[in-house]
Amino acid sequence: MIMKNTDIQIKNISDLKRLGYLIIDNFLTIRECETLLKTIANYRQKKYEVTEVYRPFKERDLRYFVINGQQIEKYLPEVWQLYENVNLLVNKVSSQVLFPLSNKLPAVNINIIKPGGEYRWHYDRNAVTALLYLNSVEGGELEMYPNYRLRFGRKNQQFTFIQKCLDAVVKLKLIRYFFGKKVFIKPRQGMIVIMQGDKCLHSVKALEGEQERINVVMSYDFPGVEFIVEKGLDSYLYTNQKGISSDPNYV
Ligand SMILES: O=C(O)CCC(=O)C(=O)O
Ligand SMILES: [Fe+2]
Repeated sequence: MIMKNTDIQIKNISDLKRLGYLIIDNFLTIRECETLLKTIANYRQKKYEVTEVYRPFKERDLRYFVINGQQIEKYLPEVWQLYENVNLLVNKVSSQVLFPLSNKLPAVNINIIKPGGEYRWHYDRNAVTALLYLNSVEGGELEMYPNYRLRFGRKNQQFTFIQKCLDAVVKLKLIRYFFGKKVFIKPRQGMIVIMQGDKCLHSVKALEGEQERINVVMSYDFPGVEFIVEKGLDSYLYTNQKGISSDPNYV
C-alpha cells in the first residue's frame, strides 16, 4: 500500500506559514509513483469516467482532464487513502486541524494535462491544497504568486462583489509584475507542494513535449466550511456544461 510515513523530517517546516507554500522533494519514491500511475492507467483502460474540461480564458485557458473525488473513492481507494494520510502531514506543517472537504467531488482529484493543455490563473476555494506530482514533464510548470491576495472578507462564505474586483485587479499582468513575486515550480516525480490555496494565485503553464502531466490534487479546509458557490464551481471545473460564462468562485 502507498503510505508515506508522515513523520519524515521536514527541514523547511516553517515555509508554509512564512512563504505561503512548502515543497517536499521525494515525498513518494519513484516506485510508489509508478505504482500509482499504473493504477490510474488501469482505471482509464476500464473506461471509467475521466472528464475533459476546456474553457477558454483570458491569458491562460482551463484545459485538462480530471478524475473526480467521487470516482476516486469508489474505484481508486489507494488514492483516497493517500488523501487521508497527507491530511496528517498538512496538519503538521500548517499547525492547524484541517479536514478533507465534505464535498467529495473536488476533495481529491487526479488532474491529467495533455500536451498543449494548461490550467487558468485562480485561487482555490479551500484553505490548504497539496499537489503531488506523479511524473516529471517538460513545461507544465506550476506558476504561483504566493500570499498574493487582498482580502475583503467573506459574507456567508460567499465572495462579495468587492472581493471579485480586488481579485480581478491583482490578477492583471501589469499589477502582478510590479507587486507580485512569481515562483516557478517544475513538476518532479514524487514531489509534493503544499500551499495556502486560497491566498496564492496560481496556474499551470502550457505543457510541452509528448508526455501527459499527471498529479493528485488534495484539498483540505476547516470543519463545517461550506461554499455557496459550490454547485456552480463544480460544474465549471468538472463538466463542459455550456452557459457558464463568469467564474463561479464569486457571486
Ligand atoms: O496541477 C497543478 O500544478 C495545479 C492544479 C490546480 O491548481 C488545481 O487543480 O486547483
Ligand atoms: Fe488550484
